[in-house]
Amino acid sequence: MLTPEPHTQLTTAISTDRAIIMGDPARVDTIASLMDNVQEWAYNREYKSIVGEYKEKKILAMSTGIGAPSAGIGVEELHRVGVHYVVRVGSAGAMQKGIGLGKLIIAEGVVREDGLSKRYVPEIYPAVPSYRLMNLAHKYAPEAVYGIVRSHDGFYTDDNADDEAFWSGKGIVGSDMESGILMVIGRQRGMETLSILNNVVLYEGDLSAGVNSLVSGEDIVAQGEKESLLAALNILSDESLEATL
Ligand SMILES: O=P(O)(O)O[C@H]1O[C@H](CO)[C@@H](O)[C@H]1O
Ligand SMILES: O=c1cc[nH]c(=O)[nH]1
Repeated sequence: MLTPEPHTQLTTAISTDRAIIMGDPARVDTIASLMDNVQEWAYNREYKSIVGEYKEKKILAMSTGIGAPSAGIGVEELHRVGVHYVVRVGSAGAMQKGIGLGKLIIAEGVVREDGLSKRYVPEIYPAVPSYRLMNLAHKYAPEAVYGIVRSHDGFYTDDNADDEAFWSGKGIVGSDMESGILMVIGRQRGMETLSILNNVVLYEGDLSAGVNSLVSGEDIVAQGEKESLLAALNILSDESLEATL
């Protein structure tokens, strides 16, 4: 009997080296509808997981909740059960004018404004995706906005608007909360990672309205979510990715 990882309840019996992670457990149900032979794996705390197939490749999908601490635990436990390739499919707020709702934003690097990743490596260490997965992103999502994103720890700090204006001025294209920790832990553990984000808030737009539009499944952001999930599934089932198990 294999001992499950304490938070995700995963074991090596998932028998796959590739995973798609997302903040919201509801998104796991959405990706399940795009996959074949889906098996529910576990639902403990914020970690809901399924194993299914896409183009005959076995892929795990798992939610990690909001923020770096819970995402970091999820990524570490993925590593412990043999996962090598991890693609995050998240939502984001645009940091530049002209990036429309439902537009995909793919992180070429991440400004690490979270707390946890600094406990792994100093802030001058870059958070960057896998070159191989990035090449596949260009194959399957050529119209996405590619650029540096920012991963932060919260929305409601007193200086949030100033912080966003500062990073927008530096050319950052979008904000999320987990891409930075994914890439930092991934590099430390020898995993290959990528982050694909669906824009749900226009730059300087209303955060509550944007995030609520995702919750209520409004067409334009639901379409962006579906595109982001299909891009991740196509990337992880691409024949060029070597099996590592
Ligand atoms: O939609 P998910 O993947 O949760 O991603 C974004 O949405 C949450 C905030 O609303 C944060 O987790 C942020 O990174
Ligand atoms: O503005 C936003 C929207 C979603 N997620 C974020 O981190 N920021």
